[in-house]
Amino acid sequence: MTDHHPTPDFRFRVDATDGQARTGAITMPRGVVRTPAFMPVGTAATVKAMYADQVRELGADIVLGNTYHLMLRPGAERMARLGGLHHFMRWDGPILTDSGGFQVMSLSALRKLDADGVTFRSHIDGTAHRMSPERSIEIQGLLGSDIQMQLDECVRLPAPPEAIEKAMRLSLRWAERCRTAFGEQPGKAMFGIVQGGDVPDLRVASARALVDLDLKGYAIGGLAVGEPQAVMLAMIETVEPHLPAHKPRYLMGVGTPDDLLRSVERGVDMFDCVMPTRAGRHGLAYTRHGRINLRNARHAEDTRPLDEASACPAARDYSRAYLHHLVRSDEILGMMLLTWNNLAYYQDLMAGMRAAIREGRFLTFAAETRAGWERAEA
Ligand SMILES: O=c1[nH]cnc2cc3nc(NCc4cccs4)[nH]c3cc12
Repeated sequence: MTDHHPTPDFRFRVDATDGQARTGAITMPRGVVRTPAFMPVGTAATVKAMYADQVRELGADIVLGNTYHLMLRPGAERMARLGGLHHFMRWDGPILTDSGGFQVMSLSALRKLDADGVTFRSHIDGTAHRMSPERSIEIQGLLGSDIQMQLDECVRLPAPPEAIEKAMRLSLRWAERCRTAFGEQPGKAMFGIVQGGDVPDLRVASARALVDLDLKGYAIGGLAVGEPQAVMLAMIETVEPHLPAHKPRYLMGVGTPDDLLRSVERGVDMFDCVMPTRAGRHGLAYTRHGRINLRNARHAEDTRPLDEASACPAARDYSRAYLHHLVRSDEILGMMLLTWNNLAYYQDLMAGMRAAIREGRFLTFAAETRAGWERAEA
């Protein structure tokens, strides 16, 4: 097995493969990330409705921080004065931060994108801000991020090929500028982001140009933006052969449990998605029996837990009737328990995939997992 002790540098090892699927670990000074890995989203320095200790105990090795939110509140320089994001939120493991660009374009007001960056007004207080590749890397450094993402331009699909190409080429120029701004930070990494929409030739051109920059890892961006799952999977298959096998692949914003199975099968190592946490706050439980909407009246007198076989107290110790009551009553505990259950289920799914790949039975594991979902009511 790999040496899983934290190391002074950033190192990725593949321990086993099963078809295109891989399992291994990223070792960094702040800890080890077992792959394939799911990163809970910790938008405003908190994984919503969770204590940091709970997130660790349910099996997460790394969490994601959103640069856009944190630069606006509490502010990047202020976060640095307060000792950085890890200390601030009491998470001592690795943190990956996004560049902020995606959320600037989807959340901020009056945003204007040009060749040098993006100008926007805060959705919180309307103040004006400027995000360039250099400033994004500077902010991520001030936050204390272990894995920093390049600033890129993500085009929503469907889109004209010319727009997709323009955004892909801008993202490549920004990757070079981020690479220069990042410099040499031992133990930390900067990942490039493959763009190119749903156009295979543009996807390949983007991947090859990024690989020439010899980065520590590669994200696949521009997906999970409304395209059918088949298109997303086709783009992963298009890009995968052009990414180095000995470096991590991170599929941004993905996804449902089925997305995770099908993407790991195609060679993806890292994921982040708001699905488990957001769904938990809306009364939806992800379980090995499938997705269960606890608002539904059918649960009102169901004394069974969500999953008596789970190690997670939220899944094992509370009746569906109680969870239904909490959700219908809009009680905070309902959000807490369902978020806890959902993140635990996602981590159990990742752990199951890692073991299945090690034992050469990934496709059987995937089929059995999907079969289990059929038994749930909607
Ligand atoms: O190309 C990207 N670049 C940088 N960040 C991203 C984040 C992303 N998140 C999703 N999907 C999940 C979503 C969350 C909110 C709206 S879509 N797709 C994504 C694509 C990108």
